[in-house]
Amino acid sequence: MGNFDGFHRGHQVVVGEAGRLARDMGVPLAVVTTEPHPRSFFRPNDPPFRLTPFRERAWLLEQFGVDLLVSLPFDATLSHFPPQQFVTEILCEKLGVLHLLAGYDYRFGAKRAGGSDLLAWMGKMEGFGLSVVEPVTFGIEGAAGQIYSSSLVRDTLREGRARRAASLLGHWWTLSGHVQEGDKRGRTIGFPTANLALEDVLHPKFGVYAVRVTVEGDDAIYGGVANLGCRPTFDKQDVTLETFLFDFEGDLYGRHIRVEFVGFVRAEQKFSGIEELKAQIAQDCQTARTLLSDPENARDHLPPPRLDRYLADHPVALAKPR
Ligand SMILES: Cc1cc2nc3c(=O)[nH]c(=O)nc-3n(C[C@H](O)[C@H](O)[C@H](O)COP(=O)(O)O)c2cc1C
Ligand SMILES: Nc1ncnc2c1ncn2[C@@H]1O[C@H](COP(=O)(O)OP(=O)(O)O)[C@@H](O)[C@H]1O
Repeated sequence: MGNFDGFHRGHQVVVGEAGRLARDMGVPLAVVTTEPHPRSFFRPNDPPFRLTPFRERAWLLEQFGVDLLVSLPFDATLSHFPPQQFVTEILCEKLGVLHLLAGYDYRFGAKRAGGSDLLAWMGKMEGFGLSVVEPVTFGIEGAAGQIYSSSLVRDTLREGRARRAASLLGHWWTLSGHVQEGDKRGRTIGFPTANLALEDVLHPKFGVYAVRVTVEGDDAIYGGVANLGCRPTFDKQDVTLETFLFDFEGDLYGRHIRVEFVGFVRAEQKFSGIEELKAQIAQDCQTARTLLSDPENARDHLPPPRLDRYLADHPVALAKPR
């Protein structure tokens, strides 16, 4: 159970352990989550914070061996569910749960009143088992560990640090969606761009990124360069992701694409004219190609962050006792 936003290494440990248990017990592995995220329900006017669009999250969970994704509509009714009723009616009666896994900080039910103590107690009454997964940290023996969390990934992306976000997640941070029509200007400047709207998704630092792109129904992974922002040169306001795919020709309108953020190239700028923008995009392509040619960046699975680098940026973490 949980929201698994971003599906970082902590979540992966929970799902991995749940998978082993499910196999031992010979039962399916299900993930119970809610849509929208409760925070969007309670604070609809907050800026978007979601790390993973629904379809991307479903895809990631499938990669990690999840058999069933149970997505409960989070509405006024569910928000008022007392935790005991949630367990009895939804987990036991509707889903027939045999064993539950929850992260150490998992809270649920009205006013977030339920936690692992309640789950353990209800498990004894209703006859299901419970495993609580301790925080997963990266660190070195004898020093303070840093806990993997979605908030840490968000902060990292707001700083534009795509590679660092990927090392926290274990995979590249990815935006996906169906390609939309834009102003048809890209092709006239020699860089057609497949456009995705950023609906209800965290806005990372605006700027240009080196990306890897996959297109539904096509096995290739294309390198590319993408501008994420509101295109101040053209006095636009809406935030979009516009991706130029290297070594690709074809029609992408309406196709579902996944764009993986590999590295930050530069911040978004307002240019004085098209020629200046064109010259800069040509340079961006060079930078992105160089970044993408690094074998470290050709991986699908990323190694965990190096704590020494983390501590260099966050010296206060050094002082914390274990
Ligand atoms: C690599 C790249 C970098 C870009 N950088 C900027 C930028 O810094 N500022 C800006 O206003 N537009 C920038 N653009 C342009 C827009 O993102 C967009 O591609 C252009 O307005 C064409 O829009 P269209 O797809 O709607 O035709 C960049 C485009 C690319 C491909
Ligand atoms: N290498 C490529 N990278 C991105 N899009 C391409 C490429 N080659 C062809 N296209 C097509 O061109 C479209 C983008 O062209 P563009 O002139 O920017 O139009 P729009 O403003 O509608 O996005 C894409 O949606 C896709 O269908």
